[in-house]
Amino acid sequence: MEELPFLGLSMQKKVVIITGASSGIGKALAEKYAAEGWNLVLAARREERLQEIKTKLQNTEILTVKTDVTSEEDCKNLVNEAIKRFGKIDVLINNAGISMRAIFEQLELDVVRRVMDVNFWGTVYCTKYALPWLLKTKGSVAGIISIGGYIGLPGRTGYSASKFAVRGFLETLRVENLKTGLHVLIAAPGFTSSEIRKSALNSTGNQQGETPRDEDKMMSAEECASHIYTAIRKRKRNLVLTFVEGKLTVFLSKFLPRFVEKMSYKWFAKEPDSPFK
Ligand SMILES: NC(=O)c1ccc[n+]([C@@H]2O[C@H](COP(=O)([O-])OP(=O)(O)OC[C@H]3O[C@@H](n4cnc5c(N)ncnc54)[C@H](O)[C@@H]3O)[C@@H](O)[C@H]2O)c1
Repeated sequence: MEELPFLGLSMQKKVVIITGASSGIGKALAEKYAAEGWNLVLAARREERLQEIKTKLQNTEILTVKTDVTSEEDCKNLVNEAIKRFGKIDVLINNAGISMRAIFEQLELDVVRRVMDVNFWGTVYCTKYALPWLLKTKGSVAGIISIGGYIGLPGRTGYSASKFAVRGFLETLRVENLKTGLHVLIAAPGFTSSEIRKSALNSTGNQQGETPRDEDKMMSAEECASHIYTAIRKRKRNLVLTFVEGKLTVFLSKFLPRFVEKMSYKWFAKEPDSPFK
């Protein structure tokens, strides 16, 4: 840690923990925070991917911690390792997530459990262990939810439920911390090019292996990460990305819920593997 001893001021770089940093939005967030001069703690299950990212990013200190966010022990260890190395945490981004595609009637219940374990419990575990440290720095905790955390997306019961749950959890955490200085961001990207649709689980819990949408027409993970970075820096409460997919849908769902349901049904019926024809 560098110090200006005569002022007693710490020049220490800020520290961010990013879960699910091995691909997509998490990887792009790592690149963005590194470019802005932060120290990084990158968490994911695929350690070799984290090492590749670490090798490419210069001028910053990076700690990689192999972490399965469905394991409470792993999440506790992630925070402990971050503190051992950097002594503080300024931002925690709960980004790790998985999706699913299958109608509920055909869905094995274990798929819902697996999605909840990663998206909801992963967020709860990491937040629980990082919170005492975030309170010391009056830092930020962010959850990457989805438009599916505001409206029910057909074929995604488990996914939407997990993102609604994360939103409820973080909104409550925000109220509890009204006077502590903790900042809570709930970020809902629209369609963003990444691995999420390919690795989404099918009705029996196997990965789909392909995306039903044209990933090239989506927002890039880098653009999405840049919006999230700015929202955290400005200590925004909510970020809903893209106007039509996001802001308008969320707004209309409050006032014209039936219209949004029909729109969402029609929209998802266009996917090649959609059961809604
Ligand atoms: N891409 C989109 O269109 C989109 C839209 C809205 C929200 N999101 C959300 O953004 C977040 C990032 O997803 P992405 O689109 O970059 O997809 P992605 O699949 O590229 O990245 C997800 C990351 O989470 C990691 N992960 C999954 N299970 C994990 C576990 N048990 N422990 C640790 N890490 C785990 C994956 O390995 C991967 O690195 C997710 O929470 C997702 O729900 C994505």
